[in-house]
Amino acid sequence: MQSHEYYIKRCLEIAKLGLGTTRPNPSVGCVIVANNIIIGEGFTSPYGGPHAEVNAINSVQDKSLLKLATLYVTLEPCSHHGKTPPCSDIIIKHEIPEVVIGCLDDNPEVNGKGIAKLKKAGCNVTIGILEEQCKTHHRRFFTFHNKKRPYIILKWAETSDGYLAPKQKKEQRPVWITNTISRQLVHKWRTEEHAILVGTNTVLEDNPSLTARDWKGSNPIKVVLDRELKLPKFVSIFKNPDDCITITDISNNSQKSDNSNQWTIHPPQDINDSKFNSNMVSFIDYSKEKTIAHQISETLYKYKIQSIIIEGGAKTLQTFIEENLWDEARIFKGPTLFDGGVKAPVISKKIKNQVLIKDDVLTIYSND
Ligand SMILES: NC(=O)C1=CN([C@@H]2O[C@H](COP(=O)(O)OP(=O)(O)OC[C@H]3O[C@@H](n4cnc5c(N)ncnc54)[C@H](OP(=O)(O)O)[C@@H]3O)[C@@H](O)[C@H]2O)C=CC1
Ligand SMILES: Nc1c(N[C@@H]2O[C@H](COP(=O)(O)O)[C@@H](O)[C@H]2O)[nH]c(=O)[nH]c1=O
Ligand SMILES: [Zn+2]
Repeated sequence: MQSHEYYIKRCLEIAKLGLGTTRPNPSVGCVIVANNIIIGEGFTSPYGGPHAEVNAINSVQDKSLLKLATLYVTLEPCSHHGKTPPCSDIIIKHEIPEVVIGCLDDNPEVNGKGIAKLKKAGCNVTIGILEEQCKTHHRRFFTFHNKKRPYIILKWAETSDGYLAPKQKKEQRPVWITNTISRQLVHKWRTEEHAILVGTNTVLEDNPSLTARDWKGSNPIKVVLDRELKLPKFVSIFKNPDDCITITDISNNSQKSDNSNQWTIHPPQDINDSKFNSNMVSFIDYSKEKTIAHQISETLYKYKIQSIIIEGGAKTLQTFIEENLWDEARIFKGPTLFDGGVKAPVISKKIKNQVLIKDDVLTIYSND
């Protein structure tokens, strides 16, 4: 007989399959076991579709087995009517006698209520199996709801001698430091996050696309800092204007923006998550030093952005590091030497993980 941990581990594995597709819902994983055999599995469908528990129950061929089964799930089953009926009701309806949960859902609409419902119906509930791993898996969802800001990932690539870019560049495109495998991994990461952010100089000097073109999945919403609204309309990030937010200085009033005929001003409160329909501009007060990262984060929260990967440049990354407003840093070190140029930021935290990707070293830091 396998342990509870074994099956929650499997839940976590399949929960990863939904990452980046389920927002604003968390990507939950669920496994149903009867007679020591997995008889059903499911993860959260794209927003609006069935939750993990329902997909797992639907995948069971012989439904009569549910009456003697254990349902394993990374997050407490929901108890409220959202786009779909409550999962706890469906579990009760199928008379599943035992439920094992990774971690509780802090969402005030759910918190403890799903469990209370199950227990009231006579279901045997176990909570907190691989709790930390489940919380880590659901970290974007928890950060958004508990800290009222997106989960923030810093990412950059530096040379062996610690530079992001060389002194001089001949073309308006990135000078690659990392190998193609590392770069493909970055595209996978881009599919997992809600948004991606870069600073003004990065757009001017690299003309990045910021898409996930080398991985299957959706592109993140692009966010760009443009204090003076000086970025030209023809740069790649504005090719598809439906998915771009520009953050500028409060002094750039709407008159200037209207004159440039480039922007449509939408205050964040008018926007809902799925309705990014043109280049949008948001304002922060750049004169308030040491609060810029916080102001950006507040703006993104208003747009309901759950997570963001910040891909440079040095000044932008440094802003978030100095304000200590980040959760995770993913730093590549490639074998190249630039012997001068744009210095990479420095992070002094404990290393969480380090892996070799051919000749690149990827180091992950966590800001706990
Ligand atoms: N190797 C890598 O992973 C990466 C390398 N790069 C390289 O880095 C270089 C660009 O880096 P960098 O020059 O640091 O530029 P950034 O891309 O960080 O852009 C900096 C600009 O953004 C605005 N800005 C950002 N933060 C603040 C702040 N706290 N206060 C005020 N303004 C802010 C300012 O615009 P304004 O001047 O209008 O006020 C500033 O000049 C490029 O050469 C690019 O190739 C870029 C990304 C990743
Ligand atoms: N040079 C460098 C990176 N540079 C980052 O990638 C951006 C380009 O994105 P895209 O145009 O979508 O390919 C660029 O502007 C900068 O933010 N990234 C890396 O993983 N490795 C590298 O060596
Ligand atoms: Zn549910």
